[in-house]
Amino acid sequence: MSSSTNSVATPPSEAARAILVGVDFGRDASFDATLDELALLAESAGDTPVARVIARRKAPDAALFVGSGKADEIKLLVQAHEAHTVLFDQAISPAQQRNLERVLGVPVADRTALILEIFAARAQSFEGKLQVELARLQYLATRLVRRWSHLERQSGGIGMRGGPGEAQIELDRRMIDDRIKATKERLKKVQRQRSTQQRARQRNGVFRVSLVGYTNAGKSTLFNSLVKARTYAADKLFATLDTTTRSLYLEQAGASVSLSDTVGFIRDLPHKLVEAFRATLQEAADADLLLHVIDAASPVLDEQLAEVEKVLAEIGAADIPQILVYNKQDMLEESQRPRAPQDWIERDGGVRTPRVFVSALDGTGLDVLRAQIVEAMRGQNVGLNLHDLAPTDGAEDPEDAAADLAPSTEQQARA
Ligand SMILES: Nc1nc2c(ncn2[C@@H]2O[C@H](COP(=O)(O)OP(=O)(O)OP(=O)(O)O)[C@@H](O)[C@H]2O)c(=O)[nH]1
Ligand SMILES: [Mg+2]
Repeated sequence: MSSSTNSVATPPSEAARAILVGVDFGRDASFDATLDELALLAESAGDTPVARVIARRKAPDAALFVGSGKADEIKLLVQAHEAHTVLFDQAISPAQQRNLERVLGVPVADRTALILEIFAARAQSFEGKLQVELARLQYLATRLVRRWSHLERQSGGIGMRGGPGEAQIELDRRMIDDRIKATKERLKKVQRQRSTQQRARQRNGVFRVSLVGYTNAGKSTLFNSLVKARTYAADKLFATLDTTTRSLYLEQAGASVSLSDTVGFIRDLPHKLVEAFRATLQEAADADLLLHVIDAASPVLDEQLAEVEKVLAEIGAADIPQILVYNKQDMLEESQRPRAPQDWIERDGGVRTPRVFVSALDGTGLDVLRAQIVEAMRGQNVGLNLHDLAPTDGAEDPEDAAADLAPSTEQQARA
C-alpha cells in the first residue's frame, strides 16, 4: 500500500481486466483472428486485455452467441485472471448479453458498447457531445430489458414475478424517446449554425482539404506537422472526435488552404453512431481534396483502406479527388520502403490517384505532399491565382504552366 496523503497524482484507478472474445463464422474472409483491434479499442476505453479467446462456429448460438462449452471455457478464464469484464468483437443481442452475464458472472460488452464508451469520453465540442448522447440513447433504447433485469438483480429482487415491471420499462422507454427527440432537435440547431458558418467559409473561396482515414492512421500527427498546431494525437482509437480546422500556407502556391482533421473511421462502425456523426463526417465530404491517411505499417492496411472508401461512398464523398498518404514510413524496414517518394495508381474508373509516402513523425515526404496538394489545386483550377504558382520543375514560364492545366492528369504524369 503506497498511498501517500500528499500525492498529487491521481490514485492509479485500477484498469478493468478484460477477456477478449472473437467468433469466426467462417463466412467472413476478413475475420481478423488476432483481435488486435479489439485490444486497442479495449485499451482506448481504459481496460487491460488479459486473455483472448477465438471460437469457431457455423452460426451464433441463439442464447449465448458462443456454444455452452466455449462459455464455460471463458468463465474459467474470467476466474483465472480475476477479470472484470468480457468483450465481444461482434455485436451481441441484448438477450445474449443478459444470458452471458448470468453464466460468466461479469459484465459483458460488445464492440458497439466499447466504441460508444470511447466516444463519450472523448467528445469535446457541444455538437460532438450531443451526437454521442444521441447514439447512446438510441443504443440504450434497445437494451432497456437488460438494464432492468440488471437492476433487479442488484436489488436482490428475486421472485418479482411478472418480470422486471413491464410498466416501468414502458415508462422508461417513453422517457428515452422524449430525450432522443429533444437531443435530435438541439443537434439540428447546432448543425444549422455550423453549416451557415461553413457556407460563409466557402464563399471566401478557400480551397478545403480534409484529412480522412482509419482510426490511428496518424491524421492528427500529420495535421500537427503540417500546420504546426497542437492537436491531441495519441496511440488510442478515436483520439479525435471533433473536426479541427486550421489554415495551411503553401509556399509553392503562394496561397493558404484550410486543412481539417476529422474523426477516424473504423470497420463495423455501429449504424446509429454513423448516423449521429454523419454531420461531422459530412464536413469531410464537403472538401475539395481528401488526404486519405493510411497506416503503411499496418498488416491490415488493405482492409482499412477499403473500409474508409466504403464510408466515404456512404457520405457521398467518393468522387472527391484524393491523395493517398502512406504514413509511418519510418516504421517500415528499409527493404519495404518504396523507392520513389511518390507514385500514381489507377483506381476505379481509371482515376489516377497520387500516392505519397511520408512519416508524419519525422517529417519525411511532407514537402512532396505539399507539392502534391498544390498540384491538386492546379488540377481543379480553384481558389488561387494560377500565375502565382511556381512551375513544378522550375523551368517553365507561367504561361505554359497555365496552358498545361487541363487535363490535369497529363500534367501529373510528367511529375
Ligand atoms: N512511427 C510513427 N508513428 C506515427 C506516425 N504518425 C503517427 N504516429 C503514431 O500513431 C498514433 C496515432 O496517431 P494519431 O495522429 O493520433 O492518429 P489519428 O489518425 O489522428 O487517430 P484518431 O484520431 O484516433 O482517428 C500515435 O501514437 C502517433 O504517434 C509516423 O509517421 N510514424
Ligand atoms: Mg486524430
